[in-house]
Amino acid sequence: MPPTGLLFDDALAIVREVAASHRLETQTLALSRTHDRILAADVHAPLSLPPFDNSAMDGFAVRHADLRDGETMLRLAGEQFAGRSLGLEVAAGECVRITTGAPMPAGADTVVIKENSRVDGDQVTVSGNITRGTNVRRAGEDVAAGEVVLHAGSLLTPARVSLAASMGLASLPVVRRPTVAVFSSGDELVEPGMALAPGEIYDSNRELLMGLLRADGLEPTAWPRLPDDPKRVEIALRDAACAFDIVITCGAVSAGEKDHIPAVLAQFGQTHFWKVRMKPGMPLLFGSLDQARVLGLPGNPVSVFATYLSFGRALVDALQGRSEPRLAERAQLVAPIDKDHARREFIRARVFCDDHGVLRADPNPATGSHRLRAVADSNALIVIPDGPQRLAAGEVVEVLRYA
Ligand SMILES: Nc1nc2c(c(=O)[nH]1)N[C@H]1C(S)=C(S)[C@@H](COP(=O)(O)OP(=O)(O)OC[C@H]3O[C@@H](n4cnc5c(N)ncnc54)[C@H](O)[C@@H]3O)O[C@H]1N2
Ligand code: MOO
Repeated sequence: MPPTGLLFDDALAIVREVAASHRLETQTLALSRTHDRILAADVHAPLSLPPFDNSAMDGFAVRHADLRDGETMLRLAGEQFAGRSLGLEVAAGECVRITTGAPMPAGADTVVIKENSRVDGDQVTVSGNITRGTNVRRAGEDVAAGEVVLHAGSLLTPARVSLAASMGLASLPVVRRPTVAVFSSGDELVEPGMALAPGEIYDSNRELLMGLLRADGLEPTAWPRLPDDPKRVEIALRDAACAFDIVITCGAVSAGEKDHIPAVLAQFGQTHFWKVRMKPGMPLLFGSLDQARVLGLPGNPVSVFATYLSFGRALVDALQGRSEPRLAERAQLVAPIDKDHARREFIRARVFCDDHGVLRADPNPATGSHRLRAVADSNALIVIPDGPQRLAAGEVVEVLRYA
């Protein structure tokens, strides 16, 4: 028997552990293709930033020791614009015209802005009372050469990719993104656009899962829907499992006579766990089949949501070796929530920022894991901890925002 009826945290730990032992390989990609990837190795700064002392403003590079109270007249000894250093030197009583980003000429230690100067031929009169070093950006004040600036396991945000570019790096080692096959399952499902026969419903989970996966930067492949036929379920899942890193199914994992997915996994692969003490999402199934990790999500649309946001994301992150945690958000409850059961519960809610800058979560009164409209009207799931809970309005709870 596979482990069953697990505590939410124990199940999550298994997903992370199994995924970590199947971490995807590293690939070195051109910088422009590394956005939103997970960095595979620490990056040491190949140079300091800024690489040289330079001016923060347009004006005149001067020697601070020359400046008098009020006005000072200096001789213009040359011009250094942003670009190659001309190797100029500022002697006593001299200045050099300089632009923002231009290297500081030797001898100069301060920049007087253009607005505080008058130029007459090669005579420059500067004014203002400034301290030594004003308007000079120092070499290495942002990054010192050799230090670790980007850490393995972190997400490559635009700012981090830009930081790599500023150090001259043309490529970075990143972890390959998992490929994902998505299945919906059940004879009752019909493609939107087709006519419904009595008893049939439209397949809504496929779009839900495809959208959630794409929002997480993946390029999922939707497979044809699984019929309630054990042989065809087996063939389709085994096919997908030898070609994809993750196989996500929804539906057919509970106790019904047509719930064939757990048996296929048990017979041809390995079941890491089946059934988690959570609501909704209790029949969640996790296993390995051929080269894939298989996540069998329950069919109710809200269960798909709760299980993907918690377990699906954890799987995707751990396969890529992401060690930087996602931002854990918390909000104040607008209304009380009572829970008598022991399972961790996920409640749809609208999270908003009130006039005092406080994040608040307004629970949606809809219960029932089939009610998709309440998901669409909401933008987050409130996470209610394990065990019976009496949460008063104003209490702070964890929220998983999805919109
Ligand atoms: N006797 C028991 N019955 C049920 C149990 C149980 O433990 N014992 N668990 C219940 C819970 S909780 C859930 S959740 C559901 C999950 O069952 P399955 O994962 O096997 O899912 P299905 O039965 O296939 O579907 C459930 C529900 O969702 C609808 N569905 C499925 N796929 C889609 C789709 N792609 N788009 C839209 N709607 C979908 C399906 O028609 C069902 O209404 O089982 C309970 N039963
Ligand atoms: O746990 Mo089932 O996932 O409520 O609806």
